[in-house]
Amino acid sequence: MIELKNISKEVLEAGVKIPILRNIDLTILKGEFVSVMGPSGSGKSSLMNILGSLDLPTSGDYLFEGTNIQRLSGKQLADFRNQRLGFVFQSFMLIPRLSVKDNVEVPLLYSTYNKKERTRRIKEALEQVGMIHKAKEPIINLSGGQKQKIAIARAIINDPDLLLIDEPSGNLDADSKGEILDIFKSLNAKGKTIVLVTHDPEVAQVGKRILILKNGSWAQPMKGVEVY
Ligand SMILES: Nc1ncnc2c1ncn2[C@@H]1O[C@H](COP(=O)(O)OP(=O)(O)OP(=O)(O)O)[C@@H](O)[C@H]1O
Repeated sequence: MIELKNISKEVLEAGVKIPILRNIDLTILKGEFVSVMGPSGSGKSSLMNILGSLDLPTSGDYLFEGTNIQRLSGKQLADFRNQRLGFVFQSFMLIPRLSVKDNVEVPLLYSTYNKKERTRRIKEALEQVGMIHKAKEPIINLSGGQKQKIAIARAIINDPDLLLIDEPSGNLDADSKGEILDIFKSLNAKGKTIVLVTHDPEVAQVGKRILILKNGSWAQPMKGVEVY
């Protein structure tokens, strides 16, 4: 179980405190698929940065299966992100000149797996996104949709407890968007816990619960049971 308890985030601008997230509570159970929507500036990225342990809240608690994330040291946080979280970004964040398999292997560089286990994991991750046939291709030769599939393979290679997805289809055509959403559905059907943020209602609909952020607070959800 993942819990945000009374999370607030403020930033200082010219000496003035600006609230970005206001008293956010959120409980995510294992296997859930939660979509977060909201207008530009509502705080979606700030919320994702906190869930991704890339930023700390100003106040409140972030509990990840009982561990208070704010209490982890820098090294523990790096391990936490590497082992427990998977990230998918709008801009893919791949290394263009490396091959598909070398990109997917990046999160394993910190692991102690031997070559055989690495190869097995790369193969399994690429199979899950239907891209095993492109394993040796350089990233620069791929379309946007194919790049996003590789980014998903990289995000799941360590079998993370939580997949964090930020505006996954912003740069994709309609066909690729459908394929990417099908991959998320299938990962969730196999038990992966997912939090996805998006502007796009069609993308949000793949979630089983949709939450709306407005000006840093929760607004009424569009569908699903209202359990924050
Ligand atoms: N470090 C910062 N300093 C000042 N203002 C910030 C900072 N980070 C975020 N903000 C402001 O906080 C608000 C929320 O930003 P955030 O990026 O979380 O929104 P968002 O919902 O993700 O927007 P978008 O959909 O456009 O990406 C915005 O008004 C933004 O300008």
